[in-house]
Amino acid sequence: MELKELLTYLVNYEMDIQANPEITSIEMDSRKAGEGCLFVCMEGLLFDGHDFAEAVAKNGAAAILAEKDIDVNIPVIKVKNTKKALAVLADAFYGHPSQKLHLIGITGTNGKTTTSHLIEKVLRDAGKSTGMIGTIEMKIKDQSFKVANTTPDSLFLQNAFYQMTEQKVEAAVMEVSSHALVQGRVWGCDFNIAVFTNLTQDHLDYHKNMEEYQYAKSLLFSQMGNTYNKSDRKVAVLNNDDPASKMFERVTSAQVISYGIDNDSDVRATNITIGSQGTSFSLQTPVGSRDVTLKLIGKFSVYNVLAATTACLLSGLDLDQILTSLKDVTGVSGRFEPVIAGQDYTVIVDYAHTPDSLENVLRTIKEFATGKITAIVGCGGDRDKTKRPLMAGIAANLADHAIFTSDNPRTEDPLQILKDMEEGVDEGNYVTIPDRKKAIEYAVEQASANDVILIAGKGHETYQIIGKDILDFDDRIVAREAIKAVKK
Ligand SMILES: CC(=O)N[C@H]1[C@@H](OP(=O)(O)OP(=O)(O)OC[C@H]2O[C@@H](n3ccc(=O)[nH]c3=O)[C@H](O)[C@@H]2O)O[C@H](CO)[C@@H](O)[C@@H]1O[C@H](C)C(=O)N[C@@H](C)C(=O)N[C@H](CCC(=O)O)C(=O)O
Ligand SMILES: Nc1ncnc2c1ncn2[C@@H]1O[C@H](COP(=O)(O)OP(=O)(O)OP(=O)(O)O)[C@@H](O)[C@H]1O
Ligand SMILES: N[C@H](CCC[C@H](N)C(=O)O)C(=O)O
Ligand SMILES: [Mg+2]
Repeated sequence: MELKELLTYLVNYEMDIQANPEITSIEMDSRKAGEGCLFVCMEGLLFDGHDFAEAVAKNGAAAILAEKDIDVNIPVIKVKNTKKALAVLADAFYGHPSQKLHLIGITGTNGKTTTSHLIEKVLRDAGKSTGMIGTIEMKIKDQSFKVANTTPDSLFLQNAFYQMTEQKVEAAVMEVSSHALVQGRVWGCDFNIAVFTNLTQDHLDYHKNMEEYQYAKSLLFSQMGNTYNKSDRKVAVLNNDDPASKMFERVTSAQVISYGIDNDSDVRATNITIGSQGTSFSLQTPVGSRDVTLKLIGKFSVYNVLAATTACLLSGLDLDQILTSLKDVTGVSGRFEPVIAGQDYTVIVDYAHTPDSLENVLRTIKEFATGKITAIVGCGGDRDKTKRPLMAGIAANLADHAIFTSDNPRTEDPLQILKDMEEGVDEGNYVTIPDRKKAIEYAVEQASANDVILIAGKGHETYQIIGKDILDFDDRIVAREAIKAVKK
């Protein structure tokens, strides 16, 4: 695309050298900026993209988009906000790809990954070609790609949508994190359906307080378009049992459909029975009622299923088809995932890394456990410190034995993180074993028949971040090996 054509999408800019080079790509990372690109300078927390402008110009970049004056011999386009300009230009450069997709965005503190996987499965079973972007991976049909963030930046996203449209993907489902909403990573995404799971404490290191965190989540609903064409309608799917939904309803011009358990809702589950092998309930929807039995466990899973069912109904699928697809889902990688190695007790690996998710998972286990419950819990470094004592308190109160250990300490001192956790618990109510492998081995050595061991926090992760090192670590493998070692 020619630079001047691309710039017609911006309403306000200054340009020093009047030239019209062909722009062959847009880049925001100097390490990827080659010949013919438009390099967008972004000021981040760790780096300032403007500092790399000279180097990328020398490397053959065609033009630079910046907020500051830059002295180079290629055109510099100056704008007030490069982040906003990047979102606008990436969307234009790739031909507005999200408008060509049926795009479903999911936000909320917990349940985003699970709900998006449920939706993707149902859509695929119904014969739709799908794309998915989230914590575990990005998928285009059957192909899987690594992602650095749960919700990638606008440039990555628009490129991903473009690749999806090239491969004839019809529907894409993506997690939308609060960081992404604040940082404008999803500016330019034309969501057809936006789903809210729930809002409880997390990320207060970044958002500072719950009001700001809720405001961040609301941005998904306030940025939905307001076209009311049947083929391109916008719908907000809100959890009626979560008070934040009232605010989201106020800020959106989209139509709203509610789901819930405790409060009367458009899509509702009642008479819920939770067992160790599955969950059953009565489902009411605007298109009929059904008795549902699932292999997924816990009340929180019912919420995810209600959200997924609603999004799929709005995507034009048949209720019975949706429920048939959901019936055989056993779970999502690292979410309430059992480790089975011939032992006579239960070991569950779960991604609970917030107070609310930990509480939900432990309460669910208590509903079916007949033996003692051990919770192995840690908290991530360089993340919300205020959730540490809360998570420790929940583990100590709800489990029979709490073992505090390291999650991903990142650049923090692991022992200090554990001390922060211990603040939330009375002495003697727990043991602390900083080495995660040793903590898991200890729990397995102590286990008796019918006990349940919950290994929380890292779920699908196959690494542990200690300092700047990313070391191989998979709770499921470590647990399996520990079980086998004890049996020998
Ligand atoms: C705190 C935070 O959110 N940071 C995000 C932010 O990075 P940043 O602003 O610090 O960027 P930076 O690294 O300083 O770089 C600034 C600019 O210089 C450029 N640069 C940098 C180095 C270089 O050599 N050359 C160069 O051109 C960079 O490409 C960038 O354009 O923008 C980046 C691009 O979008 C993100 O990848 C990055 O996420 C970091 C890795 C991160 O850990 N984020 C977490 C907190 C996060 O976003 N988590 C949520 C999930 C949360 C949940 O559980 O709900 C997520 O969506 O992943
Ligand atoms: N609807 C829910 N409500 C509360 N807790 C949930 C819910 N769904 C899942 N959980 C718990 O939260 C954990 C994380 O679930 P999931 O990965 O689906 O959430 P997420 O929102 O994608 O998290 P992240 O912000 O890390 O991407 C699960 O392992 C489970 O313990
Ligand atoms: N998306 C979350 C994941 C946390 C997972 C947990 N294992 C940790 O490292 O804290 C975050 O980046 O805060
Ligand atoms: Mg996720």
